[in-house]
Amino acid sequence: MPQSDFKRVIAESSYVFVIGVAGDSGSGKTTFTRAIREIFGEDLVSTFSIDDYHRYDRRERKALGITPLVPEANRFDLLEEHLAALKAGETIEKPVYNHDTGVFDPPVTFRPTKILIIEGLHPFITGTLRSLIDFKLYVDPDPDVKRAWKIKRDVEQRGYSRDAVLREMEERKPDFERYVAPQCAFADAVIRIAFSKYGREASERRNVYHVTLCQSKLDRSIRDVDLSIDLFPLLSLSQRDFMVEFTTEEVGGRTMGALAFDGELNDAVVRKLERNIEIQTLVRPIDLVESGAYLTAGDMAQLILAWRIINRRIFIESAPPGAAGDPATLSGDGGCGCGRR
Ligand SMILES: Nc1ncnc2c1ncn2[C@@H]1O[C@H](COP(=O)(O)OP(=O)(O)OP(=O)(O)O)[C@@H](O)[C@H]1O
Ligand SMILES: O=C(CO)[C@H](O)[C@H](O)COP(=O)(O)O
Repeated sequence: MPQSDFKRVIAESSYVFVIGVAGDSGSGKTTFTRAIREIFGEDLVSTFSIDDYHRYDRRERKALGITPLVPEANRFDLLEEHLAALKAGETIEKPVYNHDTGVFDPPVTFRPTKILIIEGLHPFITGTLRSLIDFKLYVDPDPDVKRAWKIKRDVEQRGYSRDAVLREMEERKPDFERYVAPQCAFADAVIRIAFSKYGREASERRNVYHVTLCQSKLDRSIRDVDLSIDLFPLLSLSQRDFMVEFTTEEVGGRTMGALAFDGELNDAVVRKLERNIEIQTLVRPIDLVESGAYLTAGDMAQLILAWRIINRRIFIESAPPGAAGDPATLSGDGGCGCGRR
C-alpha cells in the first residue's frame, strides 16, 4: 500500500478494526485510549467501556458479595454478540453503566466507526472476544503507581476517602490476580509503568515514568513502514536525562521484545516518527509536544504503539483472506508473567 493511503483505505474499507485495552481499574486504560484517539483522529475512532456490560449494579454486587472482576458479574455473551454486530458494521443498543449513580441508565444507540476501541477489565476473557479483537493491549502499572493514580483520581474526582480507596484495592486483589492479570498472556503489547529511575518526584511533578513496552515479535516485515527515531538530536540537543533499553522477556509463556524508556527526550528525536504517522494517517499535525519541548517515555510508548497498530491495520488490508490473524495473538495460554501484585 503506498504511503499516505492509510486514512483513505480505512474510510473506504468495510472492515471495522477493533482495539482492545485491558487492565485493572485506574491502570490508565482511558488515558491511553484518549491518546490513541487523538493520534488517529476523532472521526475515525469510537470507543466504549465494557463496564457497561456488568450484570449487576453496585447495590446488587454488594448484596451478592462479589466484585465486578468476577466473570459471572458480567454479560460476556451479550458483549460477544454486540462486538460481532459492530464488526459487521451494524448498530447496537448498548447498555450503559453509570459510575456516578452505580446503576444502569437506559441503553444508547451505538454506531461503529472504522476503528473501535473497547476497554475494560476483561476484553480478552473469552476465545470469541479474542477472535473479534484485532489488536490487544494490556496496561500494567506497578502496584505503587496504580495506588498513587487511583487514590488521586478517586479522592479528587470521585469523592472517595483515601482509606476507602485503599480498602477496595485490597479487597479486589485476589479477583484481579485470578481473572484480569492472566489476560496479559493474550496481548500483542503490554505496557508496564513504574516510577522513574530519576526519582518519584519526576513522575509526580513532570509525568516522567519508566515505561516498558513489551511487544510480540512480528513474523514478517512490512513494506512502507518506517519507525524512525533520530538519535543525532538526542546526542546534540538533549539536556535532560534519558535512557532506552531493549531486552527480551518471557510474558505469558511467550518471548516478547521489551523496550524500556525513562526520562525526557528532546522532541526532535521523534519528529520523523510523528511525520511518518502523520503521512500514513493524514491526521495533522501529530504534535505530542511543542517544538523545543520534551516528551516523556509514556509519549514515546504511545507513538510506537500507534505505529504498531497502523502496521497491523495495513497488514489486514494487504493480507490474503484468512491470513489476517497474527499467530502471535493466538498463542496465549495463561500463566502470565504480568500482574505482579
Ligand atoms: N500515562 C499516565 N501518566 C500519568 N498519569 C496517568 C497515566 N495514565 C493514567 N494516569 C492517572 O491515573 C488515573 C486513572 O487513569 P484512567 O482513568 O485512564 O484509568 P482506567 O484504567 O481507565 O480506570 P477505570 O477503569 O477505573 O475507569 C488518571 O486519572 C490519571 O491521573
Ligand atoms: O472496576 C471497575 C472499572 O473498571 C469498577 O469498579 C466497576 O466498573 C464498578 O464501578 P463502580 O465502582 O463505579 O460501581
